[in-house]
Amino acid sequence: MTQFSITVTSIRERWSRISPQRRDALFLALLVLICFVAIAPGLDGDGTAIAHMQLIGLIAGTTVAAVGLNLVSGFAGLISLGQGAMYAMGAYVFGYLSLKGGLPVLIAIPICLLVCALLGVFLALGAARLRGPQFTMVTLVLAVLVHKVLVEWPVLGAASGYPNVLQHETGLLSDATVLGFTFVPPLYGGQFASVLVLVLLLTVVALVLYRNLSRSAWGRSLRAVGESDMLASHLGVHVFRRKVAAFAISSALGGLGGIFYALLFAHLQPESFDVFFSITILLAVILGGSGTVMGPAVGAVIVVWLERSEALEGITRLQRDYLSEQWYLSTPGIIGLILVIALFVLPRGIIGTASDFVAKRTQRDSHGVPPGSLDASSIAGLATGTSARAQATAALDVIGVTKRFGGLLAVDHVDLRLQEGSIHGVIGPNGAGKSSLANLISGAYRPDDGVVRLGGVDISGRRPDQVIRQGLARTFQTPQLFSGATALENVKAGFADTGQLSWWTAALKLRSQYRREAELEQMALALLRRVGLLEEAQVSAGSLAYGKARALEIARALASEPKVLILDEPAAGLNSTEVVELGRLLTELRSNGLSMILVEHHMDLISAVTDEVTCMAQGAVIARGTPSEVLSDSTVMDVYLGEHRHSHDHVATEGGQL
Ligand SMILES: Nc1ncnc2c1ncn2[C@@H]1O[C@H](COP(=O)(O)OP(=O)(O)OP(=O)(O)O)[C@@H](O)[C@H]1O
Repeated sequence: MTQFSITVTSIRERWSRISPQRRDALFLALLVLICFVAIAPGLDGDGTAIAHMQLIGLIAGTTVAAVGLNLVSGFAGLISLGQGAMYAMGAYVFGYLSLKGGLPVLIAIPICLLVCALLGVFLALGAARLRGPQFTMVTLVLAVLVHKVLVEWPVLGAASGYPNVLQHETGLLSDATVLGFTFVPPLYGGQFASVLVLVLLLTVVALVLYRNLSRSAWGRSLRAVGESDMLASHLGVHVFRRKVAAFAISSALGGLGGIFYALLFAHLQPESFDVFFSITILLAVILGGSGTVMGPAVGAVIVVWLERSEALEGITRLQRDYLSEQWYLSTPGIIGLILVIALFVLPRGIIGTASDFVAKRTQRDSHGVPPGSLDASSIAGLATGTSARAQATAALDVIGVTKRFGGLLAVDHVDLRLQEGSIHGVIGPNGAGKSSLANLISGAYRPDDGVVRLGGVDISGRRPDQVIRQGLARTFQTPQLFSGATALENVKAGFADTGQLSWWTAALKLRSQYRREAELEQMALALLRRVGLLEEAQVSAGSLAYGKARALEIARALASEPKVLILDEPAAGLNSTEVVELGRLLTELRSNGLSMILVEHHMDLISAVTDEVTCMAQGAVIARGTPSEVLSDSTVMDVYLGEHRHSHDHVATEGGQL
């Protein structure tokens, strides 16, 4: 077993040493090879071969539809049952435009993709603000509606039987000649393979663009949306726009699958596009690995092959021969059973489980080295000379900010001035309004009253993605990380590219993108080193200890190069050594000019690192001044430490000693 794990590790290490350009070229070569292997048995052109090629085409169509669905359901976390409807749209629009209407294939295809993308935008405008079951229901209604229309709308041919789009045969040969090269000869004219060549060519292009997109900063932004809208917004992502774009691309890919179907089957009937087909596409995503880049493609190959091949008929025959003539599972039943078992055994899908396995092996082998030993010297030592660094200018000005939740005044006309290059502590008992104040500054809440100025610019009421672009980043009371991604990927998500990279730049992945990704990787590693997590760069964030998860969140916040950083209880859950490390990091960041608001219950940390402190109670400011002034203020003692005041000189607080 050890030998095996070392092999896994060394393969992975060798793979990571290959340059990204080479890796992408290898991926492309692998796709082309798979296509050749798939198409080879069909090259003789007889009847059996056509059935084989239709199977390959169907797999290709379901694959592109499934990876498209993965963008929305796997990455953005919106489970859609509407992908079959997009597939049907693609098939019918293409059928009517090209196969029936005679529009050249290479013109009809982009028009179809555009129509499907617009349908996706339309759906997103209505549904993208929904989450969970409500969203899924809307997409289910779409799938049912499209199927109903296909079945019952006479124009589509239901009155006269199914619309067979090849009834009016058109001369595809002349229409599809591009630069003297014929892409699509007549469907049943003996060169059926070249239809498949077009289909596979488009599949390869779609998969390469999709892979580029999902592995880019754009893809990271979509994963952030899947984690939580709030987190994505605080990483600079315009959440709604990003969802709409994801829908458009996903729907176009669904439509492309339908185009393949129309090209290869040349006969459309509504039954092929019922809601169960949508479920099949979703199953392909889940079985292959929802949220993994290539899992859905693997899932699509397996699901379609199982459904269409005769492999399962033997099992049905065996049941009938040896068990019962009446009670046996036919192909759909066996597929259902296999899928249910697979979902229980491999909840992260085939590729998700495999990559978790590889990651675990690699971590076990490459992190035998203990993390750099931490110097747990007294936290009090950090206080030396801190306040001298504070400058006179304000990095952040909060003036009379107020927030009500119904009858509750959570933040009551709060003023706070954060001097440049200083740390301003915000303390107060539970429910005092500290996190609400942080949310008002970062844009998570809109103030009912008051003004927030960042470097002199009024940012009150702006969305978090706008605020972060002005130079304000934050961490959360409970660390918000992408638990399935590595520490390195988490930090990369913090760079401004996450919110700003356009999808087409990401999909095309020109040379500049390779350079930029390499730069981001180096900068992310430098940030990990800074917070003491370099050794954990390839460890998944979900398996990090609490203290390290908090440090990782700080590294990610620093990636946006903020002028002001808000830390919401960064010491909560840390052991004393980790608190010392945190204090050291904060003072180091301050000496580099970063201004910070430190919302904290840990009084030792507050008195050691802050330059000024504001104490809140019941939404209002009750004291402000230097740490020693505020921590010895009698009002503060009363409201914050209450009953302990008279019984102790040194009162134990939640996080430390005062
Ligand atoms: N979104 C919300 N909707 C309704 N009430 C809220 C909301 N956010 C905060 N509150 C309420 O506002 C008050 C202040 O909460 P807040 O979380 O800001 O306090 P806090 O000082 O950060 O407390 P803690 O130290 O426990 O985190 C609480 O009474 C809380 O229940």
